[in-house]
Amino acid sequence: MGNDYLDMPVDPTSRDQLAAEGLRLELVDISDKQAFAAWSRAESRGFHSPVQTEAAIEQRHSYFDDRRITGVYDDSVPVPQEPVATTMVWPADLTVPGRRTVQSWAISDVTVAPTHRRRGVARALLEAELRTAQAHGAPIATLTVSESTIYGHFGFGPAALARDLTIDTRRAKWTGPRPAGRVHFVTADQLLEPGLALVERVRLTTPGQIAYDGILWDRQLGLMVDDEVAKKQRFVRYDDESGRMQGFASYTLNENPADFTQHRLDLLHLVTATDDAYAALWRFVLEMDLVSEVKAHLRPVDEPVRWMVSDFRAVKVAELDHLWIRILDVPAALEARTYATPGRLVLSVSDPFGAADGSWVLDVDDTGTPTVTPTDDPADVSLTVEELAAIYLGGASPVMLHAAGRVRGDAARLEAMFRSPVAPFLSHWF
Ligand SMILES: CC(=O)SCCNC(=O)CCNC(=O)[C@H](O)C(C)(C)COP(=O)(O)OP(=O)(O)OC[C@H]1O[C@@H](n2cnc3c(N)ncnc32)[C@H](O)[C@@H]1OP(=O)(O)O
Repeated sequence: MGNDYLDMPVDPTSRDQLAAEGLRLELVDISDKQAFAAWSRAESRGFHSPVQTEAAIEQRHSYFDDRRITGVYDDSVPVPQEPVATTMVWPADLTVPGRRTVQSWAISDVTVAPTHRRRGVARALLEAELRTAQAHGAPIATLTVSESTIYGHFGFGPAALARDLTIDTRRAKWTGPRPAGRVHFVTADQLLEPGLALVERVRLTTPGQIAYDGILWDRQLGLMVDDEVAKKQRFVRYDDESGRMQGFASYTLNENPADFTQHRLDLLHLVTATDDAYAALWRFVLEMDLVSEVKAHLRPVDEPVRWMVSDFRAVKVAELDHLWIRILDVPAALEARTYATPGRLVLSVSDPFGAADGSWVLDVDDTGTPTVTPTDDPADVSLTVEELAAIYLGGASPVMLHAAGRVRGDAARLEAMFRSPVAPFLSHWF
C-alpha cells in the first residue's frame, strides 16, 4: 500500500447520512496546524484525558504524516472548529500464523462527544472506515478498545487476549534459568533505535502483533512531553554473552510511604528475542530489593513466568480482550495465513454489513498452504464474521465456541486447522 489512502475522499454514504443530521464528515488537513490542534483537543476530550498543552499538540502533530484523520463537525455548536467526533487510521502489517503478515486497516482515536452520543455518529464513522478500507484493498481492520461491548456491533471479534499479572515477590522465589548474559541500565535514548530494531526482529514470531514506530514507540519510551508516568520510568536491557542485546524492559517503582520494603514495581514493557533474555529480565524484576509486588500489564496468555517461580499462586492472573479484528475480505484474509493441518472445509460466514457474507472452500495442502474459493457446496461449519475474527489468529477455540452455541458444524476440524502453536498477542495499545 502506498500513501494514496491519505487523499482518498471521505465515504459518500456516511457523509450523506451525517449531512442529513446537520453534521459534516471531513478529512482533517494535517498541514493545517489549527485544524489539527482542534481535532487533537476533541480527541483527548473524548477519552477524558487532560486538556492538551500547545507543546503536547505540537509534538503530536510531528508524528501524524502517515495518518488519515477524520472529524465530524457541527456548525451549530459554540466551538464549531472542534469536531464532535474523531477517528484516525493507517495501514499496518498484522502478523498471522505462519510468520506472515497481512495488511490491516488500523483504526484508532474513535470518539463521539458526550453532547452527540447515541445518535449513530460512531456507526457512521466506523462504517465509513470499513468501506474505505475495502476500497483501499485492506482485507482486515484492527483496533484496540476502551470497552469490549462496542465493536461487536460492527463485526469485530476479539482475536487476541492478554493478561495482567499481579505477583507477590515474597512468595515467588526464582526457580527458572539463570543465564550468563548481563542486565544493564540504559537511557530511553539508548533504546530508541536498538529497542525498535528488537521489536521488529521478534514481530513475526507472534500472530497478532502489529507493526509500529513513531508515536507508538516513543510513547513506550516515555518521550511524550505530557507523560507523567515517564518521570519514574526506568529501562534495562539484556545482552547475551557475546554482548548482543536480546531484550529490554521498562518499569516504574511506586513507594509505600508506610513501609519502604513494600514498593510496587509496575512492569510496563518486557520484549525479548531469546529464552535467556526472557528469564534474565523477569528474574531481575522479581528479585528487586524493597519490592513486595510486581504488576505486569498486557502480557501474553502463554507467558511461562508462572513456571519459573516457586509458588504458582504467587502469580494472580486477570485476562482481558485486547486486539479486535474485522474481516472484510474472507478469501484474502484466509489465504494470508498458514494452517496447522491439511484438509478441505466449507465455511459459511454471515455478515449483516455484507463484506464477509458468503460460503468458501478452504483447501489446505500438506505444507499448510491454503487456497480459498467461493462455493455453493453445503457448509461444514457456519459462523458469523465475529467468530471468524475470534478464531482467525488461532486465539479462541472453535470447539469452545461451538459449546457456547456460536459456531455450528465440524468445530473439531476447524480447530485442528486454525490452531496456532503461539497464542496470538499484541504487545501495545494503539
Ligand atoms: C478504537 C477506539 O478508539 S476504542 C475507543 C472508543 N471510544 C471511547 O471509548 C470514548 C468514549 N465513548 C465515545 O466516544 C462514544 O460513546 C462511542 C464512540 C463509544 C460510541 O459513540 P456513539 O456515537 O454514541 O455510538 P452510536 O450511537 O453510533 O452507536 C453505534 C452502536 O454501538 C452501540 N454502542 C455505542 N457505544 C456503546 C457502548 N459504550 N457499549 C455498548 N454499545 C455501544 C450502540 O448501541 C449502537 O448499536 P446498534 O447500532 O447496533 O444499535
